[in-house]
Amino acid sequence: MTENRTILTAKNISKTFNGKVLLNNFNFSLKKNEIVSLVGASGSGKTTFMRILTALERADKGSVQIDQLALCETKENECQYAHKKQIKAYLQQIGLVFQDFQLFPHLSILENCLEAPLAQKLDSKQNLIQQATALLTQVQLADKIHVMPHTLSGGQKQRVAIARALMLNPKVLCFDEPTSALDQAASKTIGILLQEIAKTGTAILLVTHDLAFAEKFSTRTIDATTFLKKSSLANTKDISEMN
Ligand SMILES: Nc1ncnc2c1ncn2[C@@H]1O[C@H](COP(=O)(O)OP(=O)(O)OP(=O)(O)O)[C@@H](O)[C@H]1O
Repeated sequence: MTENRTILTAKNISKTFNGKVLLNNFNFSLKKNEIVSLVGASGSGKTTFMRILTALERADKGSVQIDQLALCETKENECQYAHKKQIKAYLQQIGLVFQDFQLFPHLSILENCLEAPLAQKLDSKQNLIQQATALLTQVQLADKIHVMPHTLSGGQKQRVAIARALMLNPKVLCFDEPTSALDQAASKTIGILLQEIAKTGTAILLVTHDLAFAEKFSTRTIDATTFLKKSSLANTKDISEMN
């Protein structure tokens, strides 16, 4: 079952670096079950936009919210960020999987998955171990739970990073170049996994140079040229129609 409910909304986002306008009143929304790919020229601001959504970068103007929880809003023509506590609550709704995975090298795969939810006291250790084991099984790493990250292939590390992000039950999951370190077979495995995750309700946003991957696995593709003009929600496919 897919829903048409919007989870994330970014309105009139503008961002300039050193006099170069990257985003100009850019409008974007992400619905439940969607997989949206941001594609386009190098340096056009794709990663910057994703970093704005994940609060790693500040917008100059605009508003961003997940459901009713605002990260920033335009008030009196200024972009005002929410207070620390609200930003923390916002960030619990959105996960980011980095291009280089950023696994903790000194922790086992299971410990990598447990670190953040234990620190945030999301549940008892026993329940979190159960959840991590289920997720690592879903990403086909049940036999690797106790190994260290350096013993894994790029595709396996990517799947650990995905399981780790899912431990926080995010409504939105962002990926920066999810296939850049992977061969074709591993990319396909990740694409299928992203579709499975999207079907469970998590909305997915990815930045990619891999146009074939974007075409095959996304429900919608946005070219970064639209960052400089107000965008529409054209070219949307329903995930339930995809194989
Ligand atoms: N913190 C920063 N300070 C100054 N300039 C920055 C900063 N972050 C990004 N930029 C510049 O903004 C532009 C857009 O960068 P960004 O990484 O968002 O592009 P991109 O579309 O993701 O590129 P690529 O496809 O090569 O990853 C680049 O010219 C980059 O140098």
